Amino acid sequence: MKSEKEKMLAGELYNALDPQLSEERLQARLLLKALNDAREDQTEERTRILRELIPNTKAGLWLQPPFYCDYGYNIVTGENVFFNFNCVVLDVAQVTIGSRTLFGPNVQAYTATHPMNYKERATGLEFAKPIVIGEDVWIGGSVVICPGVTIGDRTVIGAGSVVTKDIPADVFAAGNPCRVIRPLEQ
Ligand SMILES: CC(=O)SCCNC(=O)CCNC(=O)[C@H](O)C(C)(C)COP(=O)(O)OP(=O)(O)OC[C@H]1O[C@@H](n2cnc3c(N)ncnc32)[C@H](O)[C@@H]1OP(=O)(O)O
Repeated sequence: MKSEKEKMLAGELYNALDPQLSEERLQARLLLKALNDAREDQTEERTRILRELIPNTKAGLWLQPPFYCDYGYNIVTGENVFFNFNCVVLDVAQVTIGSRTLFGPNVQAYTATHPMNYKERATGLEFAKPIVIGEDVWIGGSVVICPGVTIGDRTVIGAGSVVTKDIPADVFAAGNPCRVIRPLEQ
């Protein structure tokens, strides 16, 4: 029989109150508290906590605290990814981020979702869909990225957008819902 964690990672309905998952979220929250409380000049301490919290990352991941996520290990980044202040990544499913991608302040990436039917929702079971963000992407401030979305390489997402569907590579897209505004010459 599958564990609740296996179901969660497979995108199936799962129970988030499962003891193993609850413990993993607790450990992540303790690391986040330490990260967010570290002083600006405690660079080595921040780097150490960040490596423990987000182990699946290449060199140069940096973020301006505060930062929030559910598990940390479901965030997979290339090199030199940057998050500005106050970003939230609900990494219930995997969130893949390509090298040199930049996040403005208050960006929120949600893999977590609930059944639309209220009776199913009332069971407490939920599920998640992965998010994929390409290389050299710039996500403007206060963008919300919805579950299951893919954003292509080198694309720019305008500030305040709500990205509900996939956005291709090499475009400027913006708005709620986020739509392609124009191609970008590279
Ligand atoms: C990593 C960091 O920390 S970043 C720091 C935070 N900074 C930001 O978040 C800034 C984000 N910047 C933006 O959102 C800017 O709008 C940009 C840079 C993406 C685009 O700027 P421009 O190239 O000047 O946009 P451009 O003039 O081509 O706009 C084209 C159309 O898109 C619209 N548009 C531009 N940005 C947005 C937006 N965020 N939301 C909705 N529509 C937008 C414009 O109003 C324009 O519409 P129109 O043709 O009807 O007049």
